Order: sequence, then structure tokens, then C-alpha cells
Amino acid sequence: MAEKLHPRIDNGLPKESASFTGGTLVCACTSNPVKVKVKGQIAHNHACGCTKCWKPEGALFSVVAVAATGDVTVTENGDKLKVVDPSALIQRHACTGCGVHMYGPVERDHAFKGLSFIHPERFEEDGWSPPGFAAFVSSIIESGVDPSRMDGIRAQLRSIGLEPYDCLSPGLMDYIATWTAKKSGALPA
Ligand SMILES: N[C@@H](CCC(=O)N[C@@H](CSCO)C(=O)NCC(=O)O)C(=O)O
Ligand SMILES: [Zn+2]
Ligand SMILES: [Zn+2]
Repeated sequence: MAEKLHPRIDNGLPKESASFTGGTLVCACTSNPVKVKVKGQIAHNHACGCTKCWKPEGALFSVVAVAATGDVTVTENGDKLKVVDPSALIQRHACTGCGVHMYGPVERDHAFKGLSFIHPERFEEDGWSPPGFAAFVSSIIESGVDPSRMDGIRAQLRSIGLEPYDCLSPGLMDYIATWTAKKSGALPA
């Protein structure tokens, strides 16, 4: 039996459009939804198995990407937003009405400072860049997935073109490590 990874990847990956120049993220509230405008194409879209990212009902993974925080603007009903965990690196702003995480800026001194994590499935528009890998795959066990299902889940991710990693992709891990090495002086700044 196929696993329910995420509704936007289970029947094939979404198609990117060269004409996508940004869009509006909308929460799941039927009245007074929170709306967040994002300018430009998203980057580093991935499926994430971590316990902290918002996942739609029944999904094992979230779909999450980044945009420059300067390109992210709350346009409607921002008073419904609350930061889930103020001590976390990613300041996930969730709708208190429906629970959807609308944007999560990184403000702390970190390689990702200046980026905001968003869930592109909440865009009203199509054409956003599809996920390119799966991150924090082993973390789904922390949500209660039996470890015996992991081989099948990893095989299913590979079959749809998402290489599974237990942290971020090698490219992003190298990027974080390079930032850290430059900060410590291990590499020239
Ligand atoms: N096993 C933990 C992992 C949580 C975690 O580190 N998540 C990552 C990825 S989120 C999107 O890629 C992260 O960077 N978190 C920073 C933060 O959440 O502030 C678990 O599953 O909880
Ligand atoms: Zn809502
Ligand atoms: Zn995550």
C-alpha cells in the first residue's frame, strides 16, 4: 500500500512555470483567512519530515521552501498569527484559527538569516518550483511512524524523484557548514 506522503506529491510533482512571479499564501480558515504575499519564485523547496513543520491532515511530510523575508508581506488578517515556538530558529507564524503555518522567518545569526520558510501548497496560484529532495526523513518516526515502514517510505520518495536525507540536502548542509567555518575563522571570510 502506498504511503500518504503529501497530497501535492503523491500523484506526481507540481510543475514549475517560468511565468510564476510570486503569489498569495492563504490559510485554511473559511472566514477571514490570513493572506501573505510572496514576491518572486521560491527556493530550496523540499518535503520535510520534521515534527515542527506544518503538515496537512494525514500527510507524513510537509512541503516547505524559502523566500527572502523582504519579499514576504502579511496582507490580510495578520492579527490571527501567533509564533508557535519563540525559542526556535524558524519563527513559525501559525494561524490561530486553522493552525496553518503562514511564514517562518529566521532572524537569529545563522546561515539562513533573512530567509522565511513558507508552505507553497498554500499559494492560490500554480507554477511554484516543486520540491527537489526530502529532508529530515527519519524524523517522521518522532511523530509515531513505525521504523519498519521507513524502507518503503524512502523507496516511495525516490520513485517520485525526491532523494531522502535525514537532515537537509548535502548542498544546504555544505552551505551551513561553510557559513559556520567562516564565522569561526576555520575558512577565510
Ligand atoms: N528531529 C527534529 C528535527 C527538527 C529540525 O531540525 N527541523 C529542521 C528542518 S525544518 C525545514 O527544513 C530545522 O531546521 N529546524 C529549525 C527550527 O525548527 O527552528 C524534529 O523532527 O523535531
Ligand atoms: Zn486560518
Ligand atoms: Zn521541517
